Amino acid sequence: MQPEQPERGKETGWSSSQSPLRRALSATLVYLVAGIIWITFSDRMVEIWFADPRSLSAMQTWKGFLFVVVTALVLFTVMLRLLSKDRLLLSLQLDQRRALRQREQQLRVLMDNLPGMAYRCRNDDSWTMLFVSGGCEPLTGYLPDDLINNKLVSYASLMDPDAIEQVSEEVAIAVRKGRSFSLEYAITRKDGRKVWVWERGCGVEHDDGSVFLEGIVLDISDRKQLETELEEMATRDPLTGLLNRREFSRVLEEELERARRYERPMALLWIDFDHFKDINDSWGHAAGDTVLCAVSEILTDRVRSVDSVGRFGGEEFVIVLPEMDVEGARDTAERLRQRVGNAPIPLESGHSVPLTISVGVAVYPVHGHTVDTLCSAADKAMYQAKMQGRNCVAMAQPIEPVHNET
Ligand SMILES: Nc1nc2c(ncn2[C@@H]2O[C@H](COP(=O)(O)OP(=O)(O)OP(=O)(O)O)[C@@H](O)[C@H]2O)c(=O)[nH]1
Repeated sequence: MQPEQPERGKETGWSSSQSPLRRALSATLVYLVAGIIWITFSDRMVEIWFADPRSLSAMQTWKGFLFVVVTALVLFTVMLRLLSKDRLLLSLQLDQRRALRQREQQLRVLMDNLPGMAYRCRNDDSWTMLFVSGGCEPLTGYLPDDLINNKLVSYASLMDPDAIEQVSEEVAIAVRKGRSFSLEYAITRKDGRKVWVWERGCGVEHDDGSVFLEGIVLDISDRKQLETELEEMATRDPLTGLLNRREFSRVLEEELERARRYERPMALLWIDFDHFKDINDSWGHAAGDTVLCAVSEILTDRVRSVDSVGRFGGEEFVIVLPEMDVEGARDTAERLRQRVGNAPIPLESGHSVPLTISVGVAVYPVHGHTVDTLCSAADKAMYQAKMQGRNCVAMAQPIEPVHNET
């Protein structure tokens, strides 16, 4: 949208028929006509009325005086009007300049005290900055001059390459639709530290049709950190840091869906500590917590990065093993059982606590087709292991017939 052009007449206070040249020509013409009429007719009148040569000569002199006085008065009035107008315009200009300076100063103070960086940049690949407020240094570590016209670095070079692509896309859409954009992305400061920023801006079109971007960038690292912590709290078990029941169920559902889609096996291990109550009773609850954490670490360290370990509550742990068939799952469960059983857990007091685990194993699609049936099969298998004397691995019962399951 083109900005409204002020009319020339409005700007100067004159209509177009009142240009300075026309006004000057009109005034001169009026003066010439009046002068010629005056000279022609006044001489005639004086000659008619004063036949006596002496009186005629005196009247001619007075007539000359009268002409000079009248033209002097007209000149005085015109000059006074013009000079007063000039003076008024000058003082108006001075007032406007003073107000503009004051507003600029207020704006600068406001921008420099913003909790972030205000900017104006070209809509190019480097986001070439044309103006940045004083908030640039606390935010990026660079001085405003370092960024302006990409003198030292371009703003785009502070962003992650994948973020640039996404940000450019969103900005382009917003500019095309004439809307403002709101973005969150990470930048790398001069000291190498990553900070999360929130940016809000819009495209501003200039008279020549070129588009500039103007907006503000704020540091939201604290908020991001808080969000991460809240997410951790919502998905992790606070004691062991493993996935909590809700998050593990979500992961299990996801892995099962993938296994179904690609027709691959997937195993579920259900792990329960043997006689854990005795450890709590003998060594205290804090020691029990230490044992829980230590075993969590053992389990996490001894599975693949694609596997997920969760704590279902108490001393019950679950592990999902994607792409793992019955044999592989039995071997993994056995390996974990042996590792836990063979290495007593050291306590802060210097003592070591021996611990064994019972493991139930269920594998998709052999022992169940849904999360519920697999969990139930693995849980039953774990109780089977308890029944068999604990410290052992038990496999779930294969389902029959397979097509009865949903
Ligand atoms: N220290 C500690 N103990 C816990 C925690 N959650 C559950 N427990 C304890 O775990 C014990 C579980 O006891 P039981 O269900 O009787 O099972 P067990 O003693 O392991 O015996 P079996 O499972 O039959 O071998 C209880 O004493 C609970 O208090 C925890 O977060 N920290």
